[in-house]
Amino acid sequence: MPSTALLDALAAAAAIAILAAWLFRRQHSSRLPLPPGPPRLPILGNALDVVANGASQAYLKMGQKLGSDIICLDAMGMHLVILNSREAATDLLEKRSTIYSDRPWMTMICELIGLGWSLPLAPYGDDWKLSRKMFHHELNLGTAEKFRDMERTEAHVLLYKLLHRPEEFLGHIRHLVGATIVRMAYGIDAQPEDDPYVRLAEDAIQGPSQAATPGTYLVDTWPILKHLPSWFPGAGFKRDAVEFRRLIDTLLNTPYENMQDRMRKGETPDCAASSLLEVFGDGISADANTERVLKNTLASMYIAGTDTSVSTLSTFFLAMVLNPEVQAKAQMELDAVSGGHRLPVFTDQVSMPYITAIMMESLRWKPVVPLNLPHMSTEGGIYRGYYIPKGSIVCSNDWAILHDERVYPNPSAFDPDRFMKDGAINAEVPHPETAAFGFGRRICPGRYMAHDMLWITIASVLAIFTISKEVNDAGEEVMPETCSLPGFLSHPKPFKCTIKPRSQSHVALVEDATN
Ligand code: HEM
Repeated sequence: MPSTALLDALAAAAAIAILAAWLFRRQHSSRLPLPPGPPRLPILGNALDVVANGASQAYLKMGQKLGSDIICLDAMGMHLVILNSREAATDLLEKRSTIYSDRPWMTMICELIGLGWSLPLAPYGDDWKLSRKMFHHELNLGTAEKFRDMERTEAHVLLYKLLHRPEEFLGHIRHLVGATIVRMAYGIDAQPEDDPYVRLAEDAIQGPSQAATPGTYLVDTWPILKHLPSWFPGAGFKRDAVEFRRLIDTLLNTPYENMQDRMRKGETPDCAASSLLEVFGDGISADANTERVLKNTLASMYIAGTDTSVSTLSTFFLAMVLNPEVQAKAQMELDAVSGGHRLPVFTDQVSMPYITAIMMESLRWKPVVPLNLPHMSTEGGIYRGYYIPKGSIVCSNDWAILHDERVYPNPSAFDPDRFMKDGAINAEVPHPETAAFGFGRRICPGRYMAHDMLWITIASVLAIFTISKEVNDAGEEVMPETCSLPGFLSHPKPFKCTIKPRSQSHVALVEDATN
Protein backbone atom coordinates (compact mmCIF):
# COMPACT_ATOMS: atom_id res chain seq x y z
CA MET A 1 0.00 0.00 0.00
CA PRO A 2 1.49 3.39 -0.92
CA SER A 3 2.48 5.60 1.98
CA THR A 4 0.70 8.87 2.73
CA ALA A 5 3.89 10.75 1.90
CA LEU A 6 3.98 9.10 -1.54
CA LEU A 7 0.33 9.97 -2.15
CA ASP A 8 1.00 13.56 -1.09
CA ALA A 9 3.98 13.73 -3.44
CA LEU A 10 1.90 12.32 -6.33
CA ALA A 11 -0.92 14.76 -5.62
CA ALA A 12 1.55 17.66 -5.53
CA ALA A 13 3.16 16.52 -8.79
CA ALA A 14 -0.28 16.21 -10.44
CA ALA A 15 -1.24 19.68 -9.23
CA ILE A 16 2.01 21.14 -10.59
CA ALA A 17 1.47 19.37 -13.94
CA ILE A 18 -2.11 20.68 -14.19
CA LEU A 19 -0.96 24.19 -13.29
CA ALA A 20 1.87 24.03 -15.83
CA ALA A 21 -0.53 22.80 -18.54
CA TRP A 22 -2.98 25.56 -17.65
CA LEU A 23 -0.23 28.19 -17.73
CA PHE A 24 1.04 26.81 -21.04
CA ARG A 25 -2.46 26.92 -22.59
CA ARG A 26 -3.04 30.37 -21.18
CA GLN A 27 0.26 31.59 -22.49
CA HIS A 28 -0.15 29.97 -25.90
CA SER A 29 -3.80 30.40 -26.53
CA SER A 30 -6.18 32.45 -24.50
CA ARG A 31 -3.86 35.30 -23.52
CA LEU A 32 -3.09 36.30 -27.06
CA PRO A 33 -5.97 37.35 -29.29
CA LEU A 34 -6.93 35.64 -32.51
CA PRO A 35 -6.33 37.76 -35.63
CA PRO A 36 -9.12 40.34 -36.07
CA GLY A 37 -12.50 39.18 -37.29
CA PRO A 38 -16.08 40.41 -37.45
CA PRO A 39 -18.05 40.39 -34.17
CA ARG A 40 -18.70 36.82 -33.01
CA LEU A 41 -22.20 35.57 -32.14
CA PRO A 42 -22.73 33.34 -29.09
CA ILE A 43 -22.27 29.63 -30.01
CA LEU A 44 -22.24 30.30 -33.78
CA GLY A 45 -19.21 32.57 -33.62
CA ASN A 46 -18.52 33.71 -37.20
CA ALA A 47 -20.31 30.78 -38.84
CA LEU A 48 -22.58 33.21 -40.72
CA ASP A 49 -19.57 35.23 -41.99
CA VAL A 50 -18.02 32.28 -43.88
CA VAL A 51 -18.46 33.03 -47.59
CA ALA A 52 -18.93 30.29 -50.21
CA ASN A 53 -19.02 32.18 -53.53
CA GLY A 54 -17.00 35.29 -54.31
CA ALA A 55 -15.08 34.61 -51.09
CA SER A 56 -11.79 36.25 -52.12
CA GLN A 57 -13.33 39.66 -52.73
CA ALA A 58 -15.62 39.45 -49.71
CA TYR A 59 -12.68 38.57 -47.41
CA LEU A 60 -10.59 41.38 -48.87
CA LYS A 61 -13.35 43.88 -48.04
CA MET A 62 -13.72 42.33 -44.58
CA GLY A 63 -9.97 42.80 -43.97
CA GLN A 64 -10.08 46.39 -45.23
CA LYS A 65 -12.96 47.15 -42.87
CA LEU A 66 -11.05 45.63 -39.97
CA GLY A 67 -7.84 47.41 -41.01
CA SER A 68 -5.87 44.16 -41.16
CA ASP A 69 -4.34 42.02 -43.91
CA ILE A 70 -4.85 38.93 -41.78
CA ILE A 71 -8.31 38.03 -40.50
CA CYS A 72 -9.76 35.10 -38.61
CA LEU A 73 -13.26 33.70 -38.60
CA ASP A 74 -13.99 31.59 -35.55
CA ALA A 75 -16.87 29.40 -36.68
CA MET A 76 -18.00 27.01 -33.95
CA GLY A 77 -14.47 25.94 -33.08
CA MET A 78 -13.15 26.01 -36.66
CA HIS A 79 -10.64 28.80 -37.23
CA LEU A 80 -10.45 30.11 -40.78
CA VAL A 81 -7.49 32.46 -41.25
CA ILE A 82 -7.35 34.52 -44.46
CA LEU A 83 -4.10 36.12 -45.59
CA ASN A 84 -4.91 39.13 -47.75
CA SER A 85 -1.32 40.21 -48.52
CA ARG A 86 1.74 38.67 -50.13
CA GLU A 87 3.73 39.50 -47.00
CA ALA A 88 1.43 37.53 -44.66
CA ALA A 89 1.17 34.62 -47.14
CA THR A 90 4.96 34.44 -47.48
CA ASP A 91 5.56 34.79 -43.73
CA LEU A 92 3.24 31.95 -42.80
CA LEU A 93 2.94 29.58 -45.76
CA GLU A 94 6.56 29.82 -46.91
CA LYS A 95 8.76 30.86 -43.99
CA ARG A 96 6.82 28.68 -41.53
CA SER A 97 5.95 25.95 -43.99
CA THR A 98 6.89 23.21 -41.50
CA ILE A 99 3.63 23.88 -39.67
CA TYR A 100 1.38 25.31 -42.43
CA SER A 101 1.45 22.53 -45.01
CA ASP A 102 -1.29 20.11 -44.01
CA ARG A 103 -4.73 20.02 -45.66
CA PRO A 104 -8.13 19.80 -43.98
CA TRP A 105 -9.91 16.49 -44.45
CA MET A 106 -13.22 17.08 -46.33
CA THR A 107 -15.59 14.20 -45.69
CA MET A 108 -17.34 14.10 -49.08
CA ILE A 109 -14.42 14.46 -51.44
CA CYS A 110 -11.63 12.85 -49.37
CA GLU A 111 -13.49 10.04 -47.69
CA LEU A 112 -16.76 9.18 -49.43
CA ILE A 113 -15.51 9.81 -52.98
CA GLY A 114 -12.15 8.54 -51.76
CA LEU A 115 -9.96 11.22 -53.32
CA GLY A 116 -7.96 11.75 -50.13
CA TRP A 117 -5.07 10.01 -51.92
CA SER A 118 -4.78 12.73 -54.57
CA LEU A 119 -1.85 15.10 -54.07
CA PRO A 120 -3.88 18.33 -53.71
CA LEU A 121 -5.98 16.81 -50.92
CA ALA A 122 -3.50 14.43 -49.29
CA PRO A 123 -2.53 15.04 -45.67
CA TYR A 124 1.02 16.23 -45.08
CA GLY A 125 2.72 12.87 -44.53
CA ASP A 126 4.88 10.17 -46.08
CA ASP A 127 2.66 9.49 -49.13
CA TRP A 128 2.50 13.20 -49.88
CA LYS A 129 6.30 13.51 -49.59
CA LEU A 130 6.94 10.58 -51.92
CA SER A 131 4.40 11.88 -54.43
CA ARG A 132 5.99 15.37 -54.39
CA LYS A 133 9.38 13.71 -55.01
CA MET A 134 7.91 11.96 -58.06
CA PHE A 135 6.36 15.18 -59.33
CA HIS A 136 9.66 16.95 -58.82
CA HIS A 137 11.53 14.26 -60.70
CA GLU A 138 9.31 14.70 -63.77
CA LEU A 139 8.24 18.32 -63.70
CA ASN A 140 10.96 20.44 -62.15
CA LEU A 141 12.35 23.51 -63.90
CA GLY A 142 14.78 21.44 -65.99
CA THR A 143 12.89 18.18 -66.59
CA ALA A 144 9.54 19.73 -67.56
CA GLU A 145 11.24 20.79 -70.81
CA LYS A 146 11.24 17.22 -72.08
CA PHE A 147 7.49 17.54 -72.64
CA ARG A 148 7.78 20.60 -74.87
CA ASP A 149 7.53 18.73 -78.18
CA MET A 150 4.21 17.19 -77.24
CA GLU A 151 2.91 20.52 -75.95
CA ARG A 152 3.77 22.11 -79.28
CA THR A 153 2.16 19.26 -81.23
CA GLU A 154 -1.07 19.62 -79.25
CA ALA A 155 -1.00 23.39 -79.85
CA HIS A 156 -0.87 22.66 -83.60
CA VAL A 157 -3.85 20.30 -83.31
CA LEU A 158 -5.69 23.15 -81.60
CA LEU A 159 -4.85 25.51 -84.49
CA TYR A 160 -6.23 23.00 -86.97
CA LYS A 161 -9.46 22.65 -85.03
CA LEU A 162 -9.83 26.43 -84.67
CA LEU A 163 -9.49 26.68 -88.43
CA HIS A 164 -12.33 24.25 -89.02
CA ARG A 165 -14.66 24.64 -86.02
CA PRO A 166 -13.78 27.93 -84.32
CA GLU A 167 -17.10 28.17 -82.49
CA GLU A 168 -16.13 25.13 -80.39
CA PHE A 169 -12.97 26.77 -79.06
CA LEU A 170 -13.72 26.01 -75.41
CA GLY A 171 -14.05 22.28 -76.15
CA HIS A 172 -10.84 22.38 -78.19
CA ILE A 173 -8.93 23.98 -75.30
CA ARG A 174 -10.24 21.28 -72.98
CA HIS A 175 -9.06 18.60 -75.38
CA LEU A 176 -5.63 20.24 -75.76
CA VAL A 177 -4.99 20.21 -72.03
CA GLY A 178 -6.43 16.72 -71.48
CA ALA A 179 -4.50 15.21 -74.40
CA THR A 180 -1.23 16.85 -73.30
CA ILE A 181 -1.51 15.53 -69.76
CA VAL A 182 -2.61 12.00 -70.76
CA ARG A 183 0.34 11.88 -73.18
CA MET A 184 2.78 13.30 -70.65
CA ALA A 185 1.65 11.05 -67.78
CA TYR A 186 0.98 7.71 -69.54
CA GLY A 187 2.40 8.08 -73.05
CA ILE A 188 -1.07 7.61 -74.56
CA ASP A 189 -1.52 9.43 -77.88
CA ALA A 190 -5.02 10.83 -77.64
CA GLN A 191 -7.25 10.74 -80.69
CA PRO A 192 -7.84 14.25 -82.03
CA GLU A 193 -11.57 14.02 -81.33
CA ASP A 194 -13.54 12.41 -78.53
CA ASP A 195 -10.64 10.40 -77.12
CA PRO A 196 -11.86 7.81 -74.56
CA TYR A 197 -9.08 8.57 -72.04
CA VAL A 198 -9.55 12.33 -72.24
CA ARG A 199 -13.32 11.82 -71.93
CA LEU A 200 -12.91 9.46 -68.97
CA ALA A 201 -10.67 11.94 -67.19
CA GLU A 202 -13.09 14.79 -67.85
CA ASP A 203 -16.09 12.81 -66.63
CA ALA A 204 -14.20 11.62 -63.57
CA ILE A 205 -13.26 15.07 -62.27
CA GLN A 206 -16.65 16.70 -62.74
CA GLY A 207 -18.20 15.29 -59.54
CA PRO A 208 -15.16 15.95 -57.35
CA SER A 209 -14.85 19.54 -58.67
CA GLN A 210 -18.43 20.10 -57.59
CA ALA A 211 -17.74 18.46 -54.22
CA ALA A 212 -14.67 20.66 -53.63
CA THR A 213 -16.83 23.79 -53.79
CA PRO A 214 -17.64 24.70 -50.18
CA GLY A 215 -21.28 24.37 -49.26
CA THR A 216 -22.16 21.80 -51.93
CA TYR A 217 -22.54 18.92 -49.47
CA LEU A 218 -23.93 19.19 -45.95
CA VAL A 219 -21.89 16.17 -44.90
CA ASP A 220 -18.75 18.36 -44.96
CA THR A 221 -20.28 20.53 -42.24
CA TRP A 222 -21.78 17.61 -40.29
CA PRO A 223 -19.54 14.57 -40.95
CA ILE A 224 -21.81 12.45 -38.77
CA LEU A 225 -24.23 12.35 -41.73
CA LYS A 226 -21.81 9.99 -43.49
CA HIS A 227 -23.25 7.17 -41.36
CA LEU A 228 -26.70 7.50 -42.95
CA PRO A 229 -27.58 4.52 -45.17
CA SER A 230 -27.73 5.49 -48.86
CA TRP A 231 -31.45 4.64 -49.10
CA PHE A 232 -32.24 7.18 -46.36
CA PRO A 233 -34.19 10.28 -47.50
CA GLY A 234 -31.70 13.12 -48.03
CA ALA A 235 -28.74 10.74 -48.36
CA GLY A 236 -28.43 11.33 -52.11
CA PHE A 237 -24.82 12.45 -51.46
CA LYS A 238 -23.94 8.83 -50.68
CA ARG A 239 -25.28 7.64 -54.03
CA ASP A 240 -23.38 10.51 -55.76
CA ALA A 241 -20.23 9.44 -53.92
CA VAL A 242 -20.51 5.82 -55.15
CA GLU A 243 -20.83 6.96 -58.78
CA PHE A 244 -17.99 9.51 -58.51
CA ARG A 245 -15.76 6.93 -56.83
CA ARG A 246 -16.38 4.42 -59.62
CA LEU A 247 -15.22 6.94 -62.24
CA ILE A 248 -12.22 8.02 -60.18
CA ASP A 249 -11.15 4.37 -59.68
CA THR A 250 -11.37 3.84 -63.44
CA LEU A 251 -9.28 6.97 -64.01
CA LEU A 252 -6.72 5.72 -61.52
CA ASN A 253 -6.38 2.25 -63.03
CA THR A 254 -7.30 2.15 -66.74
CA PRO A 255 -4.64 4.42 -68.31
CA TYR A 256 -1.99 2.96 -65.98
CA GLU A 257 -2.88 -0.61 -67.02
CA ASN A 258 -2.78 0.45 -70.67
CA MET A 259 0.72 1.81 -70.17
CA GLN A 260 1.90 -1.31 -68.31
CA ASP A 261 0.48 -3.63 -71.00
CA ARG A 262 2.49 -1.77 -73.61
CA MET A 263 5.63 -1.99 -71.50
CA ARG A 264 5.18 -5.75 -71.04
CA LYS A 265 4.98 -6.05 -74.83
CA GLY A 266 8.40 -4.39 -75.04
CA GLU A 267 7.33 -0.83 -75.81
CA THR A 268 9.02 1.95 -73.84
CA PRO A 269 6.56 4.82 -73.87
CA ASP A 270 8.31 8.12 -73.31
CA CYS A 271 6.24 9.42 -70.41
CA ALA A 272 6.26 10.21 -66.70
CA ALA A 273 4.94 6.74 -65.77
CA SER A 274 7.78 4.79 -67.39
CA SER A 275 10.40 7.24 -66.21
CA LEU A 276 9.12 7.01 -62.61
CA LEU A 277 9.00 3.20 -62.75
CA GLU A 278 12.62 3.31 -63.85
CA VAL A 279 13.68 5.52 -60.93
CA PHE A 280 11.37 4.35 -58.14
CA GLY A 281 10.89 0.70 -59.25
CA ASP A 282 12.46 -1.95 -61.47
CA GLY A 283 11.44 -0.38 -64.78
CA ILE A 284 8.11 -2.22 -65.17
CA SER A 285 6.71 -2.33 -61.67
CA ALA A 286 7.53 -1.26 -58.12
CA ASP A 287 6.79 -2.51 -54.60
CA ALA A 288 3.12 -2.28 -53.69
CA ASN A 289 3.38 0.93 -51.67
CA THR A 290 5.51 2.78 -54.23
CA GLU A 291 3.28 1.65 -57.08
CA ARG A 292 0.17 2.86 -55.22
CA VAL A 293 1.72 6.31 -54.70
CA LEU A 294 2.97 6.33 -58.30
CA LYS A 295 -0.52 5.67 -59.66
CA ASN A 296 -1.91 8.38 -57.39
CA THR A 297 0.75 10.80 -58.60
CA LEU A 298 -0.05 10.22 -62.27
CA ALA A 299 -3.79 10.61 -61.74
CA SER A 300 -3.13 13.75 -59.66
CA MET A 301 -1.47 15.31 -62.71
CA TYR A 302 -4.77 15.08 -64.49
CA ILE A 303 -6.98 15.92 -61.52
CA ALA A 304 -5.03 19.07 -60.63
CA GLY A 305 -3.71 20.08 -64.03
CA THR A 306 -6.68 20.23 -66.36
CA ASP A 307 -9.34 22.60 -65.06
CA THR A 308 -6.67 25.04 -63.87
CA SER A 309 -4.95 25.24 -67.27
CA VAL A 310 -8.27 25.31 -69.17
CA SER A 311 -9.44 28.22 -67.03
CA THR A 312 -6.30 30.28 -67.76
CA LEU A 313 -6.59 29.64 -71.51
CA SER A 314 -10.28 30.63 -71.48
CA THR A 315 -9.27 33.83 -69.68
CA PHE A 316 -6.69 34.47 -72.40
CA PHE A 317 -9.34 34.16 -75.16
CA LEU A 318 -11.69 36.46 -73.24
CA ALA A 319 -8.94 39.03 -72.75
CA MET A 320 -8.15 38.99 -76.48
CA VAL A 321 -11.81 39.61 -77.37
CA LEU A 322 -11.88 42.61 -75.05
CA ASN A 323 -8.44 44.04 -75.88
CA PRO A 324 -7.81 44.13 -79.65
CA GLU A 325 -4.88 46.53 -79.18
CA VAL A 326 -3.06 43.96 -77.03
CA GLN A 327 -3.56 41.37 -79.73
CA ALA A 328 -2.28 43.67 -82.47
CA LYS A 329 0.83 44.44 -80.44
CA ALA A 330 1.46 40.72 -79.83
CA GLN A 331 1.12 40.00 -83.54
CA MET A 332 3.65 42.71 -84.37
CA GLU A 333 6.10 41.02 -82.00
CA LEU A 334 5.38 37.57 -83.47
CA ASP A 335 5.82 38.80 -87.04
CA ALA A 336 9.00 40.69 -86.21
CA VAL A 337 10.59 37.48 -84.89
CA SER A 338 9.23 34.88 -87.34
CA GLY A 339 8.55 37.07 -90.37
CA GLY A 340 5.11 35.43 -90.42
CA HIS A 341 6.72 32.44 -92.19
CA ARG A 342 6.69 29.88 -89.39
CA LEU A 343 4.90 28.89 -86.20
CA PRO A 344 6.42 29.88 -82.84
CA VAL A 345 8.89 27.58 -81.08
CA PHE A 346 9.98 27.54 -77.45
CA THR A 347 13.33 29.17 -78.18
CA ASP A 348 11.37 32.24 -79.27
CA GLN A 349 10.48 32.93 -75.64
CA VAL A 350 13.51 35.17 -75.11
CA SER A 351 12.66 37.31 -78.12
CA MET A 352 8.89 37.41 -77.47
CA PRO A 353 8.58 39.03 -74.03
CA TYR A 354 5.19 40.55 -74.85
CA ILE A 355 3.70 37.08 -75.40
CA THR A 356 5.12 36.12 -72.01
CA ALA A 357 3.58 39.28 -70.53
CA ILE A 358 0.16 38.28 -71.97
CA MET A 359 0.51 34.88 -70.29
CA MET A 360 1.47 36.53 -66.99
CA GLU A 361 -1.44 38.93 -67.21
CA SER A 362 -3.86 36.05 -67.95
CA LEU A 363 -2.74 34.38 -64.70
CA ARG A 364 -3.06 37.66 -62.77
CA TRP A 365 -6.24 39.20 -64.16
CA LYS A 366 -8.50 36.29 -63.26
CA PRO A 367 -6.55 33.95 -60.99
CA VAL A 368 -7.74 30.36 -61.30
CA VAL A 369 -7.85 29.80 -57.56
CA PRO A 370 -8.88 33.20 -56.19
CA LEU A 371 -8.88 31.90 -52.62
CA ASN A 372 -6.03 29.42 -52.49
CA LEU A 373 -6.50 25.79 -51.54
CA PRO A 374 -6.67 25.59 -47.76
CA HIS A 375 -3.47 24.88 -45.83
CA MET A 376 -3.91 23.55 -42.28
CA SER A 377 -1.65 24.27 -39.32
CA THR A 378 -0.26 21.29 -37.45
CA GLU A 379 0.82 23.40 -34.46
CA GLY A 380 -0.36 26.55 -32.76
CA GLY A 381 1.74 29.63 -33.49
CA ILE A 382 2.06 33.34 -32.84
CA TYR A 383 2.17 35.85 -35.68
CA ARG A 384 2.34 39.61 -35.20
CA GLY A 385 1.06 39.19 -31.66
CA TYR A 386 -1.94 37.07 -32.70
CA TYR A 387 -2.44 33.44 -31.82
CA ILE A 388 -3.21 31.00 -34.66
CA PRO A 389 -4.43 27.76 -33.09
CA LYS A 390 -3.38 24.29 -34.19
CA GLY A 391 -5.81 22.93 -36.80
CA SER A 392 -6.57 26.39 -38.26
CA ILE A 393 -7.47 26.49 -41.93
CA VAL A 394 -5.20 29.07 -43.53
CA CYS A 395 -5.88 30.42 -47.04
CA SER A 396 -3.87 32.97 -48.96
CA ASN A 397 -6.17 35.33 -50.83
CA ASP A 398 -4.45 35.05 -54.21
CA TRP A 399 -6.96 37.33 -55.90
CA ALA A 400 -6.26 40.10 -53.35
CA ILE A 401 -2.50 39.64 -53.77
CA LEU A 402 -2.71 39.77 -57.57
CA HIS A 403 -5.08 42.77 -57.50
CA ASP A 404 -3.04 44.81 -55.02
CA GLU A 405 -2.99 48.21 -56.70
CA ARG A 406 0.27 49.21 -55.04
CA VAL A 407 1.93 46.42 -57.00
CA TYR A 408 -0.34 46.23 -60.05
CA PRO A 409 -1.84 49.73 -60.67
CA ASN A 410 -5.35 49.72 -62.15
CA PRO A 411 -5.59 45.99 -61.39
CA SER A 412 -8.93 45.35 -63.09
CA ALA A 413 -7.50 46.32 -66.50
CA PHE A 414 -5.93 43.60 -68.66
CA ASP A 415 -2.61 45.30 -69.34
CA PRO A 416 0.43 43.13 -70.21
CA ASP A 417 2.53 46.30 -70.45
CA ARG A 418 2.59 46.42 -66.66
CA PHE A 419 5.22 43.68 -66.86
CA MET A 420 7.33 45.32 -69.58
CA LYS A 421 10.26 47.73 -69.34
CA ASP A 422 12.53 48.78 -72.22
CA GLY A 423 11.25 45.95 -74.45
CA ALA A 424 11.87 43.21 -71.86
CA ILE A 425 10.11 41.67 -68.87
CA ASN A 426 10.55 44.02 -65.91
CA ALA A 427 12.04 41.90 -63.13
CA GLU A 428 10.96 44.51 -60.55
CA VAL A 429 7.24 43.70 -60.92
CA PRO A 430 6.39 40.53 -59.00
CA HIS A 431 5.65 37.66 -61.39
CA PRO A 432 2.01 36.52 -60.94
CA GLU A 433 3.26 32.93 -60.88
CA THR A 434 4.59 33.70 -57.39
CA ALA A 435 0.99 33.77 -56.11
CA ALA A 436 -1.22 32.18 -58.78
CA PHE A 437 0.42 28.79 -58.14
CA GLY A 438 0.12 29.00 -54.36
CA PHE A 439 2.76 29.10 -51.65
CA GLY A 440 5.28 27.09 -49.65
CA ARG A 441 5.62 23.32 -49.65
CA ARG A 442 2.21 22.95 -51.29
CA ILE A 443 3.06 25.22 -54.22
CA CYS A 444 1.80 23.82 -57.52
CA PRO A 445 4.32 21.17 -58.67
CA GLY A 446 2.97 21.41 -62.24
CA ARG A 447 3.79 25.11 -62.63
CA TYR A 448 6.72 24.74 -65.03
CA MET A 449 4.75 22.47 -67.29
CA ALA A 450 1.73 24.80 -67.04
CA HIS A 451 3.94 27.75 -67.97
CA ASP A 452 5.19 25.97 -71.11
CA MET A 453 1.76 24.71 -72.16
CA LEU A 454 0.23 28.18 -71.75
CA TRP A 455 3.06 29.98 -73.49
CA ILE A 456 3.20 27.85 -76.62
CA THR A 457 -0.60 27.79 -76.94
CA ILE A 458 -0.93 31.57 -76.59
CA ALA A 459 1.94 32.23 -79.01
CA SER A 460 0.61 29.75 -81.59
CA VAL A 461 -2.99 31.02 -81.47
CA LEU A 462 -1.96 34.67 -81.81
CA ALA A 463 0.46 33.85 -84.62
CA ILE A 464 -2.39 32.52 -86.77
CA PHE A 465 -5.70 33.99 -85.64
CA THR A 466 -7.41 37.21 -84.78
CA ILE A 467 -9.94 36.84 -81.99
CA SER A 468 -12.77 39.37 -81.83
CA LYS A 469 -16.29 39.91 -80.54
CA GLU A 470 -19.10 37.68 -81.73
CA VAL A 471 -21.26 39.27 -84.44
CA ASN A 472 -24.99 38.59 -84.09
CA ASP A 473 -27.55 38.06 -86.87
CA ALA A 474 -28.19 41.82 -87.03
CA GLY A 475 -24.50 42.34 -87.80
CA GLU A 476 -23.78 43.92 -84.38
CA GLU A 477 -20.81 43.07 -82.20
CA VAL A 478 -21.78 41.39 -78.94
CA MET A 479 -19.85 42.23 -75.79
CA PRO A 480 -19.04 39.04 -73.80
CA GLU A 481 -19.82 38.94 -70.10
CA THR A 482 -16.66 39.10 -68.02
CA CYS A 483 -17.96 37.44 -64.85
CA SER A 484 -16.83 34.04 -63.59
CA LEU A 485 -18.82 30.93 -62.81
CA PRO A 486 -19.33 30.13 -59.12
CA GLY A 487 -17.03 27.48 -57.65
CA PHE A 488 -13.70 27.26 -55.86
CA LEU A 489 -11.92 27.20 -59.25
CA SER A 490 -12.70 30.32 -61.22
CA HIS A 491 -13.77 29.81 -64.84
CA PRO A 492 -14.91 32.68 -67.07
CA LYS A 493 -18.59 32.34 -67.86
CA PRO A 494 -18.75 30.61 -71.30
CA PHE A 495 -18.80 33.22 -74.07
CA LYS A 496 -18.87 33.33 -77.84
CA CYS A 497 -16.32 35.01 -80.07
CA THR A 498 -15.12 35.21 -83.67
CA ILE A 499 -11.84 33.46 -84.47
CA LYS A 500 -10.49 34.09 -87.98
CA PRO A 501 -7.15 33.20 -89.60
CA ARG A 502 -5.08 36.30 -90.34
CA SER A 503 -4.54 35.35 -94.02
CA GLN A 504 -4.37 32.43 -96.44
CA SER A 505 -0.65 32.07 -95.82
CA HIS A 506 -1.42 31.61 -92.11
CA VAL A 507 -3.92 28.88 -93.04
CA ALA A 508 -1.17 27.20 -95.05
CA LEU A 509 1.20 27.28 -92.06
CA VAL A 510 -1.34 25.34 -89.99
CA GLU A 511 -2.00 22.84 -92.75
CA ASP A 512 1.72 22.23 -93.23
CA ALA A 513 2.20 21.68 -89.50
CA THR A 514 -0.67 19.22 -89.14
CA ASN A 515 -0.40 17.18 -92.35
C1 HEM B 1 -2.55 27.48 -65.09
C2 HEM B 1 -2.37 26.31 -64.55
C3 HEM B 1 -2.31 26.02 -63.08
C4 HEM B 1 -2.57 26.81 -62.00
C5 HEM B 1 -3.00 28.27 -61.99
C6 HEM B 1 -2.37 26.00 -60.81
C7 HEM B 1 -2.54 26.47 -59.51
C8 HEM B 1 -2.38 25.69 -58.38
C9 HEM B 1 -2.59 26.16 -57.04
C10 HEM B 1 -3.02 27.56 -56.64
C11 HEM B 1 -2.34 25.12 -56.20
C12 HEM B 1 -2.45 25.13 -54.68
C13 HEM B 1 -1.13 25.52 -54.05
C14 HEM B 1 -1.20 25.70 -52.56
O1 HEM B 1 -1.88 24.95 -51.88
O2 HEM B 1 -0.57 26.65 -52.04
C15 HEM B 1 -1.98 23.99 -57.01
C16 HEM B 1 -1.67 22.75 -56.53
C17 HEM B 1 -1.37 21.67 -57.33
N1 HEM B 1 -1.21 21.67 -58.70
FE1 HEM B 1 -1.46 23.22 -59.93
N2 HEM B 1 -1.98 24.76 -61.19
C18 HEM B 1 -1.91 24.72 -62.57
C19 HEM B 1 -1.54 23.66 -63.35
C20 HEM B 1 -1.12 22.44 -62.89
C21 HEM B 1 -0.64 21.36 -63.71
C22 HEM B 1 -0.48 21.40 -65.23
C23 HEM B 1 -0.39 20.30 -62.87
C24 HEM B 1 0.12 18.93 -63.17
C25 HEM B 1 0.61 18.50 -64.29
C26 HEM B 1 -0.72 20.73 -61.51
C27 HEM B 1 -0.62 19.96 -60.38
C28 HEM B 1 -0.89 20.40 -59.10
C29 HEM B 1 -0.86 19.52 -57.93
C30 HEM B 1 -0.57 18.03 -57.93
C31 HEM B 1 -1.17 20.33 -56.82
C32 HEM B 1 -1.25 19.91 -55.36
C33 HEM B 1 0.08 20.13 -54.67
C34 HEM B 1 0.08 19.77 -53.19
O3 HEM B 1 -0.97 19.85 -52.56
O4 HEM B 1 1.16 19.43 -52.69
N3 HEM B 1 -1.15 22.04 -61.57
N4 HEM B 1 -1.99 24.37 -58.35
